[in-house]
Amino acid sequence: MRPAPIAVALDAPDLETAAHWASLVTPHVSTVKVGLELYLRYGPEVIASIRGASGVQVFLDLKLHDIPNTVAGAAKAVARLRPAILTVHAGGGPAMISAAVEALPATQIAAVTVLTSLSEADLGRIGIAGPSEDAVRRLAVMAVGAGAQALVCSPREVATVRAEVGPDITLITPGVRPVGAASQDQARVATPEQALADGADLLVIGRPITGSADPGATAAGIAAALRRTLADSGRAL
Ligand SMILES: O=C(O)c1cc(=O)[nH]c(=O)n1[C@@H]1O[C@H](COP(=O)(O)O)[C@@H](O)[C@H]1O
Repeated sequence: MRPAPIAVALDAPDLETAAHWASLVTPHVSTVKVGLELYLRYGPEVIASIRGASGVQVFLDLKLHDIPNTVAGAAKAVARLRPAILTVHAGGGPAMISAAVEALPATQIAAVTVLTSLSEADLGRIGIAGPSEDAVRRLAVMAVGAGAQALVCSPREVATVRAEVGPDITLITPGVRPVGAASQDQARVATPEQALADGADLLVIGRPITGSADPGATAAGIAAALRRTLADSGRAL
């Protein structure tokens, strides 16, 4: 059985914990995500430690956001780590996104549209004209025009973004919460089944899996639910 399109966010305070989570979930999921917490504590070598012998796809979530020249240099600096996906903030603008795409041709550059932790009220406070769906759509179209092959948005907007950018762009959705799970600091959330049904290609899920009593079993359970969703819609993994 092919692993489910889930990227487990390994947001752990230490490498041992992250590697343990990775070993528990990799039989069930396609991808693990290394973010700022692990990368800044352990440096680039953390990628090899996490990838290990499993061959799991590694998503490097650094959310780069700087002038084009600096982002191009940063992207080249991580090329040797061979991440499958690298995030940049769409708000950095088209030249910055293009610079990342050109600097790292073997990696999918994913442009983060509007952070899933931001509510409609937060958007107003930072001066972004809402509603969030419109802001996400504007940023998505701009990022794809600049060469991004992947986009990060909340599952609430994924159907709109899919309709706008077509089938060839990889849509990645954090802000995923199984029924009954707490939202925590996420503002725009939906269930894994809904995110997939609405067109997401890869679901980023952290604490609902890693904070559970048995991360392997939780990942397997969500993977099974996604398989049922795909089967119901005539798709397969
Ligand atoms: O780029 C991301 O992965 C990301 C973008 C976004 O808008 N929201 C968001 O939550 N994320 C990441 O997705 C993960 C979500 O983790 P949980 O809230 O624990 O499921 C975290 O590692 C975040 O850094």
